[in-house]
Amino acid sequence: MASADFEGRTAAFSHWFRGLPGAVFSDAIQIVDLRSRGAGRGIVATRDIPADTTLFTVPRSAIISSETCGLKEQVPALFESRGDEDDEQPLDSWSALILILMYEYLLGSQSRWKPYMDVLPDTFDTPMFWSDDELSQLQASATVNKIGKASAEAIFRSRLLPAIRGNPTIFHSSGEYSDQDLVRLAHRMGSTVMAYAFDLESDDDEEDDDESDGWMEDQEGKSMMGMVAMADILNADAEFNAHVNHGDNELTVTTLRDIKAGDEILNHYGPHPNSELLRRYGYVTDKHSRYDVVEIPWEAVQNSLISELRVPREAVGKAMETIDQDELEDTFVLERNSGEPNADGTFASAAFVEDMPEDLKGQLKAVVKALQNLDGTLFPPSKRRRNDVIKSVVVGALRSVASRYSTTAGEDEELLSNANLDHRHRMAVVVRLGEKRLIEEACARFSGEAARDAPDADLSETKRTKRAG
Ligand SMILES: C[S@@+](CC[C@H](N)C(=O)[O-])C[C@H]1O[C@@H](n2cnc3c(N)ncnc32)[C@H](O)[C@@H]1O
Repeated sequence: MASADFEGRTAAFSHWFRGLPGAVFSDAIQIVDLRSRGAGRGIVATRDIPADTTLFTVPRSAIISSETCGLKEQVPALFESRGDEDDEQPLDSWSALILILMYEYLLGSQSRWKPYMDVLPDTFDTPMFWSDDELSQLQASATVNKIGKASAEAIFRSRLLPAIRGNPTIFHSSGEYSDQDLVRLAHRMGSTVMAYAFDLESDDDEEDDDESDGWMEDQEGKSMMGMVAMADILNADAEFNAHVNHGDNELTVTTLRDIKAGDEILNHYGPHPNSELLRRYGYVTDKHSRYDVVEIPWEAVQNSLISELRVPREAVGKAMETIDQDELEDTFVLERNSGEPNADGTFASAAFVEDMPEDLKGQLKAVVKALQNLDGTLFPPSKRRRNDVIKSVVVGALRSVASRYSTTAGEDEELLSNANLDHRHRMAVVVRLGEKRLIEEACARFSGEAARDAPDADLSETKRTKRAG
């Protein structure tokens, strides 16, 4: 978007927002252009602001949702059940909001949210819009299998297109659009909902909902989602300094701690790994890497078990057959213990790998036990030694997961030091490097423990200490 256009749209939006009945916008903040660092618009402090200051207030009547948009009144059937058949069910909250945004978009200048619609994005950096070549830069990251473009498109075609084509006079100007154009518009609005919409809590929910400050968590259609002008101009990070409070009649954004003039006001989108931040929002940050995750497929664990214990593959197969099949998992998620952020939005402590995933440990122990029942000679009797084997098996599995990435952490670091690296390529490298670092950290942790736990290692450690003394 050209700069004049960008600034003109910001000014029109700002003017529109301040004129909304019940809206408040502090003169201690302003909307700024952060495109030079790939962050679109954001809000910064124009002077020092103390903690607990209200920065702005958004009246609920200004939120775009099924409660405020004219579409529900005109086509109530879309929002209510009309029978037992699948196509007679109301739209889930995600699809409903996409359709509402399409409706408002097609209204053009007749939409009462036009100045707001004009500052919503028309392009995205989420992997949904990446080429195969760009996607390949994510290497073995499990996020590659979570993009969901085809399933989203299936919903657009089966639920949204018929709703629009069945109501051509209500979906203003839709006759000028081909099906393909409408699906493209649905993708755009779907990505907007993904990166911008709020899950609208009522005051009552907020007490028990400690999940990510009301950012959209729910695509199952249980709660109402809405587009909250101005609150969604806030960028976010894992350490943040502002909070969106959901009141009866308005949403209020307040500071969580003292903010210096020039600092960006940052919301919190949730404790997402960079892979998820990229998938939902199309960006990554250094601070989110503490939440990075690695998926460990059982197949890698099983192969490691076979080579570590030198047991025939069939024996493992037989042992697994003796376990309740419903209890067996295919994948396990390795993550750090990252703790909750402090009440002022800062990190309470460093994140660290504490243990292997509990469900992985449980499954591995069950298989080892079943193997032992089949052949008692497989493991030494000491429990300590058995735990040691389990850790080595997991380290072996992690090394095999690491080998599925086609570059090393060192090579990725080298790439990141190149200032000319393409934006999407850089984000892919940050995602895959974060995963490799987590694997390295976990391997160091578990191999260290395995060595410490092994009776022989204990002994040699004691001997060394004695000699040194
Ligand atoms: C709710 S919007 C925030 C406003 C947005 N910057 C804009 O110009 O409309 C979320 C989007 O902002 C961008 N964003 C948010 N936080 C960011 C950050 N810390 N760094 C870079 N981009 C960020 C991402 O593109 C994300 O999808």
